[in-house]
Amino acid sequence: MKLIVETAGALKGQVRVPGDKSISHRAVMFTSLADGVSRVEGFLFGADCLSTVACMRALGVPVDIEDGTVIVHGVGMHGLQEPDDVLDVGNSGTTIRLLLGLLSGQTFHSCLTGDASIRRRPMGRVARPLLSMGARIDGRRDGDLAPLSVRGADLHSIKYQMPVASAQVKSAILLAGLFASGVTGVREPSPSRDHTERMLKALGAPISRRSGYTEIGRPARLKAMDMRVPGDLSSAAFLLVATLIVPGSELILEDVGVNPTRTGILDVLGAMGAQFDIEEGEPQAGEPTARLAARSGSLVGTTVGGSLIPRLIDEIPILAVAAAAAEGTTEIRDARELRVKETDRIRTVAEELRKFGVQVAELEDGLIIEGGRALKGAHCRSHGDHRIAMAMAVAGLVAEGETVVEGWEAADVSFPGFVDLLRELGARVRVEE
Ligand SMILES: O=C(O)C1=C[C@@H](OP(=O)(O)O)[C@@H](O)[C@H](O)C1
Ligand SMILES: C=C(OP(=O)(O)O)C(=O)O
Repeated sequence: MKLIVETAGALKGQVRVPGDKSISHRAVMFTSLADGVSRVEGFLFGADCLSTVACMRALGVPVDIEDGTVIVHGVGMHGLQEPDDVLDVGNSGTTIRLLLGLLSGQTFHSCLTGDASIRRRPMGRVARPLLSMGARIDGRRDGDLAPLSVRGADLHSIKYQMPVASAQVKSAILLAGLFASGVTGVREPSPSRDHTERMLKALGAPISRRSGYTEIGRPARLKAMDMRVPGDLSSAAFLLVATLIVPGSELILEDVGVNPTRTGILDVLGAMGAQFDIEEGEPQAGEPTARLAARSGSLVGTTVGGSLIPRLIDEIPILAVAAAAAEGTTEIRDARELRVKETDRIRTVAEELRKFGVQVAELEDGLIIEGGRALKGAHCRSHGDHRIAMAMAVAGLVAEGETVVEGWEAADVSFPGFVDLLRELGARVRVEE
């Protein structure tokens, strides 16, 4: 499928973006281990989170979907069952890495695989600490690549210093810690998203945190809980940047998750001169939320690096589009993690933005983008990466002439309904076979 984007007039409206992807995965996975029924509202029905639902069902957890509510019939800490086929995570790194942690401490055997992108992404970063807890994991390239096989094992606790700030690695170890003897500890080099810690605590797991160090013990049980997943700030970022760069635009986004480990994009857009207001809302599922109001205005280039990077890692493709529309140079550094996402996002962002006539230098750990030149319509490719697809669609809104994004179906991984929302705001976009 391809998306056709025409140059946009002012975008205006008030919308809610779909539920947070990270929180949706965790809601289904963690409540599966609880005693009793949990109802999850605001769940993201994107391909990645549906892969998590399919995997939990294959592990013997009854999961019903009724009128947009996901109902998880928790099987308890020791109720998962051996799946009778390979678990397929599709395109979802979060699913495979968190499941690796969860499955390491079971009594049965399981196999995990995913699409071509997943089978290229490094799993050793999760497997290595799990192996040191006694897990029995193997896979291609000495256990670094899926398909991966996990044999049940008796785990023991470790104290682990993470070499990279990764919420997926941290979460996998904490989940294994739920099944390990002793107290498992994880130290991060800089704060990554903490949805796992918040949710496990809410479910009653013995977890404690102080300045970058998290400890977890083995709970007797987790309690079921109803929750509402807030809107995904990573999805909101596409609409926010569209509003900021399309002249005359005004947007209100209701009910967006603003966990401080995720709000780096708001800090950076603010530093670039973005006009927006943040009005605090009711916390949901132990997560802060807000109403964001944004309007278009001129942006200036900036420098991004260090501990900000984990707080906006998934927003860098759309930040690069904001940088292309800003006056002056934007430099993004310390973001080598982008090389191991759904695509090598340093390379794919550079390759696709250049098609709009933007000057982009690719660094080993980031990008230098020269902003301020008029963009020309381009024929882009998603490379099968949802965030590249949507970032280029937004670039197309300010480009002169038509833009085409090939491989548009990738957008469904995290943001089903993106095209409908853009249309509701007044953009002229259409999908063609
Ligand atoms: O834990 C999570 O839900 C995620 C963590 C991040 O990955 P890393 O842990 O690899 O940084 C992020 O890029 C991904 O989209 C979701
Ligand atoms: C990197 C991402 O997700 P995952 O690692 O779960 O595939 C993302 O959503 O940008």
